[in-house]
Amino acid sequence: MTTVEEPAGPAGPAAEERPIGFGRMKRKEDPRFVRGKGRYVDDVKLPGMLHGAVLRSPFAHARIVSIDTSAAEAHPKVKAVITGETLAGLGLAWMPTLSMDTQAVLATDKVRFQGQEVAFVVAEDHYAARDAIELIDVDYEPLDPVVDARRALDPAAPVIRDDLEGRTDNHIFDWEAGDRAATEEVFSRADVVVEQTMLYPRVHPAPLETCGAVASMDPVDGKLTLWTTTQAPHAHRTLYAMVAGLPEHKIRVISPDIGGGFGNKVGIYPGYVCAVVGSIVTGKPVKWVEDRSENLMSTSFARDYHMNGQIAATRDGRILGVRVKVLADHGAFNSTAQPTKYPAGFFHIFTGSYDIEAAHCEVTGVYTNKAPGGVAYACSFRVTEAVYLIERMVDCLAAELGADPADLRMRNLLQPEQFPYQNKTGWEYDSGDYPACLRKAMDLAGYEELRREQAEKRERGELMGIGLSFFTETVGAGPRKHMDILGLGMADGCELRVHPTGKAVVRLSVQTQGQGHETTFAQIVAEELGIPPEDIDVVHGDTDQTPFGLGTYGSRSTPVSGAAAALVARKVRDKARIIAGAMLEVSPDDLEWTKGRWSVKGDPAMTRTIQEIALAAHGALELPEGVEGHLEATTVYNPPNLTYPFGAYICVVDVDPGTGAVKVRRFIAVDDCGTRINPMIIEGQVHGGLADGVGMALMEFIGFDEDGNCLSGSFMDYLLPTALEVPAWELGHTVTPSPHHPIGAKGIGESATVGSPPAVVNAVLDAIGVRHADMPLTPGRVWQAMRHGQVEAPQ
Ligand code: PCD
Ligand SMILES: [Cu+]
Repeated sequence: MTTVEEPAGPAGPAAEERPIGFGRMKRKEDPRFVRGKGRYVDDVKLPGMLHGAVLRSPFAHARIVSIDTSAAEAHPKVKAVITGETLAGLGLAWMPTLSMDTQAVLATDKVRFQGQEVAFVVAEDHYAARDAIELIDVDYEPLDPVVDARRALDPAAPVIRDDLEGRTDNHIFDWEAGDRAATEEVFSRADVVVEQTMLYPRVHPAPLETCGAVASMDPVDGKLTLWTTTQAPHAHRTLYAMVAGLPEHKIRVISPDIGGGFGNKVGIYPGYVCAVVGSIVTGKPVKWVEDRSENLMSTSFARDYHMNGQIAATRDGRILGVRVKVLADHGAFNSTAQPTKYPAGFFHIFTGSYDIEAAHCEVTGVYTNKAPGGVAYACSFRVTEAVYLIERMVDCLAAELGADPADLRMRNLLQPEQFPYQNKTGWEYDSGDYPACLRKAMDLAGYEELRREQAEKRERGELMGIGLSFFTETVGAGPRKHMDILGLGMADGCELRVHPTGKAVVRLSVQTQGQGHETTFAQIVAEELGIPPEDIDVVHGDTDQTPFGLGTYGSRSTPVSGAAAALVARKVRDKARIIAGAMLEVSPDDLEWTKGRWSVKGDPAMTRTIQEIALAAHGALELPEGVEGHLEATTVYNPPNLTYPFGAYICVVDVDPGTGAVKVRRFIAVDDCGTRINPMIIEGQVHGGLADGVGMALMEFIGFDEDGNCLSGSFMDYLLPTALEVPAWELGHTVTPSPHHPIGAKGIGESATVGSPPAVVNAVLDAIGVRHADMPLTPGRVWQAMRHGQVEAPQ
């Protein structure tokens, strides 16, 4: 890795600092991880615990004629067999989805995708449970499946959701944003209009740890404890309370260490509900952990957006307008994750980073016989699709105009003085200096030199490509005046307590899955209070121990919960000021704060450290009227706006003309996430996201055959990139603090996954001189594209 422009201390740029506050610091959680001492859901072992396994549908679409569970029930180690019928008796056969649709927990009438949950067996051990599901005899009557979203609305297409009353087709929603008339007007006066159809294929978050749960219903006090792989423990608890009718205070959701989430662990899966029911039925704790194939085939996919884009411009390369039509494949149940008001998430951020006169989009969602989902996989609710669309369209326009893609972008980027910028579909971008960011990426890449090299190589028949992308994200959902998930406002609570000896504990409503919150949130409090991060314990992932909040996804932890942590620390600091005033026998107004201490203005010797103040707050000191003892505070943060991280990426590839194999030779990423809490963690986040992006652009794809069989149910078929497929990343950054965030930080967790796929695709297409080919650009597809021009992705 090359890091550009880190302050180069005597020990070199990557050296660890020992910051009391922001800075490069090793992760506090890593000692336990590198020693193999992490504690994941599958590590939870309780006395008398039973094991569950799910029987899944072999068909994509079939009517269930009958289910015979007698042989499974007769298995000596089986304790319970649960079917849709059992659940229907409890009113639990169906559950609400994050998009206010319903989803079968266990199928009763029909199966609607291959891998759908049909029955749940609880047995003494995992092997017996897996053996026993083989003993269940289900009689299916196969139906025609709808596999291709483009055919879902054919009048002749079978109706997938005949469980929904009055439903006669596979249509879910139509949604639009922007100004249709204004967009038509700019298109009518444009010199050039370029149109391109493209698919953002179905991909999967594929975290290393699959999903699972251990449910323990205490038959004595009626309390349910659920250890589960969730990115949003509090929201899950509220939903369990609403769906199962259990009292919320009698539910404890614990999310222990999480082995990657990436959006896969936002929703509630049937397996979790089955584990709960299994525990209620047997009176014993029940563990259910899915295997890799179950994770890939049945849990939330991402993307599957069929997009048609049009971009209008003047002959000299001024972009005037963009319009898009999207057909969104939502699978068998609409369980996409996004704020209630936005059925297409934040897709309408597709005007990207450019100063555009008008824009309009229409999105139609349809059901197909595929796994449900549409989750925000490293994507703040369809931002990834939006960035891909606009960054591909800009390259198509450059090709049409014969313009250099960097020049064309530079020419149309928003200018620093335009912020805060109201875009044409209703978003207010908070801050940015886009041209400086792009310039920096071009300098790091040596852009002009690369173009010269490319021209020389072309002469010799060698295929080298240079691809750019410039992205703006919208993260930190969200302002509760226009955002909620299933009616829950998107605010986050935070509690901070400083113990008498000056050590502190901060309790968060968000949940780390590997992002390093135990470190960065301690750093935020350290920055505000001057208590060293190692003296601050970060508690999260347990609803009994943390304040309510909506959890971690859409890179919202730093923008929302990070703000709460800073503000709660400021509350404690304010209280410490009053106590310091009493200690020093001066008015609090006469005190000034320097990190870690309150001192008398003009008399620095008269001072009290935060640790001394903490002790006094718990001691015999006479406190001023109205001041309670102890040193602690709570807060709830409602973000006034989202934050808008951005970045400029440049990818250099070499394509083998004989085989179509793509080698990513260089990748330059300049990110701006505002104030940087921990540069080392930020670099780690960017590295991971870039690898993710290369994977999606070149390898990853959930495919189906025409019968709806999932062809990507293992890591032999669903290809994740490894160190062999990725280059040594070259990173740089600019810093434009968010004006409305207490510490000026914006999210970073998803930036690289959002921004990198178009850079890679643009590079490959630049190398082979083809206007468009759909991801993933596997050697076969590239080879085909070289011979036949454009290539569309299969289903
Ligand atoms: N300025 C700044 C920002 C940030 N930071 C840092 O970094 C991290 C991140 O952050 P953010 O951006 O805020 O984010 P969050 O919320 O925390 O997280 C989330 C994300 O994160 C990412 N990353 C990661 N990593 C890991 N390791 N693992 C995981 O799983 C993951 N996932 C992914 C995803 S996908 Mo979604 O869910 O789909 O919506 S969303 C997401 C953290 O630690 C923090 O604090 C800093 O330092 N600074
Ligand atoms: Cu997305």
